[in-house]
Formats: sequence, C-alpha cells, structure tokens
Amino acid sequence: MTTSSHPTSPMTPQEFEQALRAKGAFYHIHHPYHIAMHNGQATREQIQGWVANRFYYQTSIPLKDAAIMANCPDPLTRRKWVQRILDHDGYDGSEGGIEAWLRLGEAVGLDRDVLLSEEMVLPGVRFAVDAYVNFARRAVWQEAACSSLTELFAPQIHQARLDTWPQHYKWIEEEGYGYFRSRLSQANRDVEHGLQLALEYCDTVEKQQRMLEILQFKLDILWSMLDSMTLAYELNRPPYHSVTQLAVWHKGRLL
Ligand SMILES: O=C(O)c1cc(C(=O)O)c2c(n1)C(=O)C(=O)c1cc(C(=O)O)[nH]c1-2
Repeated sequence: MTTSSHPTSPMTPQEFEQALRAKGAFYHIHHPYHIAMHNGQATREQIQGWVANRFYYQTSIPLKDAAIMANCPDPLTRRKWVQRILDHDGYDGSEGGIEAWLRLGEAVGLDRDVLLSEEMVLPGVRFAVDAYVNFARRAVWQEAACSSLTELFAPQIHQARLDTWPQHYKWIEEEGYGYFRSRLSQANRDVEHGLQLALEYCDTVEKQQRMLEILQFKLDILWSMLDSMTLAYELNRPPYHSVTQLAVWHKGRLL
C-alpha cells in the first residue's frame, strides 16, 4: 500500500494522486444522513435542516478562498483562484452559487431570510466550517489550496442528487436544482487546478503524508457537519435539548 506508515521515498505523482483519490472512501456521500437523503428516506425537516446548515458552508467558501489568495504570492495562481470566489459570489451576467443556494432554500420551503439570518446553523456545523476557514488563514497557501481536494468526489455527489431527489422529493421545486447542476463543471475545473498544485508541491514523503492528513481533516469537517445534523434532526437531540426546546446557541460569526 503506498500510504504505509513510514515510507522512505516519495510516491510517484500517479501513486500520490491514487492515494488522494482513495480518500474518497471517507467522503460524506457515505454518511448515514447523506445516504438517507439519497434513498428518499429524509423528512422535509431533515432536508430543510441540511440546506440551512450547508448554507453556512456555502457562504464561508469565498472567505476561505480569499484567505488562500491573501497568502499566495503567485499572480498566476491568484488569477485562476479568483474564479472560485466569483463562482459563489457571482458577477455581471452570473448570479453565483450563494444566490443559487438561496433558491434551493426557497425550493425546499425556507424563506431566504431564514438562511441569511443563520438562525438554523447548529454550533457543531459552525465550528466545523470555521475550522476550515481558519486553517486556510493559517496554513501555507499550497496546503490550504489542496484542502479543497474533497472536490475530487463532489461531481458524483451533485449528480446523484440530480438523479434521485426529483423522484423522491416531489415537493421540492425544480428551480432548486440549479446549484447542483452548475457545480458539475465548476468542481471538475477546480479539481484539475488543485490536483496540479498538489502533485507539483508534494515532492517529498513528508509533504505527501501531510497533504493526505490535510485531506482527512477536510473530510472530517464534512463528516462532522452531518454528525451535528444527525443529532439535531434525526435523533432530536439539538444542543441543550435536555434543558430547553429553544435554540439558545450563539448565532454570530464573531467568536
Ligand atoms: O455538496 C457537496 O457535497 C459539496 C462538497 C464540497 C466539498 O467536497 O468540499 C463542496 C461543494 N459541495 C461545493 O458545492 C463547493 O462549492 C465546494 C467548494 C469546496 C472547497 O473546498 O473549496 N468544496 C465544495
């Protein structure tokens, strides 16, 4: 196995790419919450909870990408990377992913103000997403850039939603699916750039092992978000459930 505990020489780029791709075994597509959504077993409340909580990830992605750019001295990389921010924030002639996600919210019956207020964002989701943004602020820019490589596995997950949700959830309005559709090509383009950076940068055993750890950290973030949603919307154990029915947790971005 190429990722054995103490390798003495670096993997070839092909082997390293394979090791990165093998991490797909831990993608959140395999999380029970996600499997339930895929199989048509999620309730309206569980879908709404997922959409409202994932909105925090969506709005944090441009902050994360801006942090990477802020640490990157290479103009050519920044020129490419800035497209990720535009993908989400939009530009003249393109509404952007955040707006598309707000439409998804409306399509599942959530007013856009509910998403924008972040009132449904669970603390565990917030902490997980914030960990991603903070990592991007602190890390060497190549490491932060390559932490986006969970996107290797994202086109499959978006396609699976497009293939199955309309059949399972007839109550979701069709306009809601625009986000998933637009990410199919955007994620592939991101991955091409991210992978190229990873294969060039990780030219030692240490860097390769560290990058695999970083990818695992990112997988942990996505998985932990769904763990929080499982507690709140499946097991009916939102934070402070033993004390109050009220959502008393803090809602600010400032901590
Ligand atoms: O719906 C998903 O399961 C999913 C996962 C991920 C991911 O793997 O991080 C991203 C997205 N979607 C996505 O839409 C997106 O724009 C995105 C950007 C990034 C990133 O790390 O920069 N990940 C993801």
